[in-house]
Amino acid sequence: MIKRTFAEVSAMSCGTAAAADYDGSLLIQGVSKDTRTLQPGNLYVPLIGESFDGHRFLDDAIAKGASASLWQRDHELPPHSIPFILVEDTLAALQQLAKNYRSELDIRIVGITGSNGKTTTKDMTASVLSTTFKVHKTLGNYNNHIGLPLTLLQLEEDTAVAVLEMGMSGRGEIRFLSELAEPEVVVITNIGEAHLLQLGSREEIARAKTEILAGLQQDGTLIYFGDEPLIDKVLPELQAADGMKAHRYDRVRFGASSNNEWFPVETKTDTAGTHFRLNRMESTEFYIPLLGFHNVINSLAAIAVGVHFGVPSTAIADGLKKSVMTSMRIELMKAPSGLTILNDAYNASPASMKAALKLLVELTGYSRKIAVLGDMLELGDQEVEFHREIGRILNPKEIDRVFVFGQLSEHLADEASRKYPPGKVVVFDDKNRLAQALASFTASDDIVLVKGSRGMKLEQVVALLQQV
Ligand SMILES: CC(=O)N[C@H]1[C@@H](OP(=O)(O)OP(=O)(O)OC[C@H]2O[C@@H](n3ccc(=O)[nH]c3=O)[C@H](O)[C@@H]2O)O[C@H](CO)[C@@H](O)[C@@H]1O[C@H](C)C(=O)N[C@@H](C)C(=O)N[C@H](CCC(=O)N[C@@H](CCC[C@@H](N)C(=O)O)C(=O)O)C(=O)O
Ligand SMILES: Nc1ncnc2c1ncn2[C@@H]1O[C@H](COP(=O)(O)OP(=O)(O)OP(=O)(O)O)[C@@H](O)[C@H]1O
Ligand SMILES: C[C@@H](N)C(=O)N[C@H](C)C(=O)O
Repeated sequence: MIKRTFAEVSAMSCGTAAAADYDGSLLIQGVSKDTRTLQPGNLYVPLIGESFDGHRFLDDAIAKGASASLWQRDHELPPHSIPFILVEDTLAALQQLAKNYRSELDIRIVGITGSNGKTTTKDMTASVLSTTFKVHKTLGNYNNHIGLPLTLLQLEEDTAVAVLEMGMSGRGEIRFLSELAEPEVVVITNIGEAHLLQLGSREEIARAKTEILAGLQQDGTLIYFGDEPLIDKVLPELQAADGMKAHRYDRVRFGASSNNEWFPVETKTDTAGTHFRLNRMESTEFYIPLLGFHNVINSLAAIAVGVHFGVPSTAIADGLKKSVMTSMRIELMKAPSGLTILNDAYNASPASMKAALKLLVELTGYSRKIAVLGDMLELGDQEVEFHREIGRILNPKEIDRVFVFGQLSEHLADEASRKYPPGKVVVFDDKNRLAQALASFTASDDIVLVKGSRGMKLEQVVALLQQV
């Protein structure tokens, strides 16, 4: 984490000390924007959010041992109970502090974006690189204009590589993150439908994702999902755009098609993961502790990053095998009853929903298969059709029961009911009742997929299943 003096942090955040007699040599260790997790010695950054103004929690920050605090000039300055750095905007100051700290480090940056698979690919990439370098990766899903700066400020001086997840829901956001982080390698995992509401079309989503090139270093490398034609279509537009740092960069494509530089030639699923071989490194068998062909595709990006960094194939394979994955992404769990739970509750969009259902259908060794599906949010004016489309691909010969939660999912259920016998597709408006119904009729040799958008919080169903 950042360790700098008060005077240095004041300069790096483009602020000014609120009093001349502060001890400029006071050491600040780390940054926090949340008094609920602030650690002694941290700089407190009071952000103004949707529910709270962080400035109101100054006393909590002091009580938790904050060494200093940013303070927005348009807020009345309280008594000098703690050294203050006055700034115009605390969020902008946080971002500037992160940018200046990043520029002082001798570090290599990997930026990862895409509609689906950012977190999964970030985790696998970090594991591959950790076989050879000291690596720091985005924790959880801290991938936006607040999370990425905080991640940069967590870096230790001797961190060799940072693997940063870059998320967006609107144009310009990825450009901002890329220009802040100035990556050497950038990855685009895929172009799906996530945040279609704000972007309007998949082509516009592709334009938003290719903004990751804006901060790419000269002679850097773009690693992208080559099976998606929209990426190749929009790339030339960005090269012509002003302000792009890299006028020269390498392109590496990965995907299922043999047109890519990296593609799988054989895959085999076991109960908890997937074995596969590639068109390159033929003597190496790879294994990921993840199910789903889409995760094999994600792992190709991690492999290509490993090759870029000179990691030997044996170390790449070892790193993949030891990947530490973030929860709720095709996470295999067991309920006390023995029921297998495929916990994919973190998020959902049509591409990820289809990938998860495809996996559920392909899995063997289970008596019955149940899908618990929640709404897919932020899909714009096609949202009902997207849900109906999922309903149409459900087949009673493949998935025995379908439980849905959420208003949009009622359309999914309505469509699925055209093929399912009565009572096999059930709509719930209460997660407790859904979990109870599930627990009451499932057995130890069944499997249930739980998936819905972040906003549906279906992990609550998973938690309830763990209690029965
Ligand atoms: C600002 C902040 O971080 N807020 C988080 C906080 O929200 P809460 O409602 O509690 O408070 P406020 O935001 O109103 O509070 C203002 C500040 O006050 C602090 N504070 C509050 C109470 C207290 O007692 N003491 C305090 O100090 C507070 O910490 C604030 O700093 O908590 C919520 C619950 O944990 C968080 O959800 C909320 O986080 C916001 C939403 C956030 O953006 N956090 C980032 C650090 C982050 O990266 N979050 C990611 C999710 C990012 C994401 O959604 N990514 C999208 C793509 C990008 C979309 C982009 N356009 C966008 O808008 O984000 C994706 O699809 O992946 C994460 O948490 O996983
Ligand atoms: N290449 C892919 N194609 C389709 N679905 C995918 C792909 N990769 C991951 N997924 C699915 O997308 C969901 C989210 O995975 P992950 O969190 O890794 O992606 P993300 O891009 O970080 O998502 P978010 O933007 O919601 O943070 C999971 O259900 C996962 O199984
Ligand atoms: C949290 C926000 N970035 C997001 O992922 N929204 C999706 C659509 C959701 O709420 O699930």
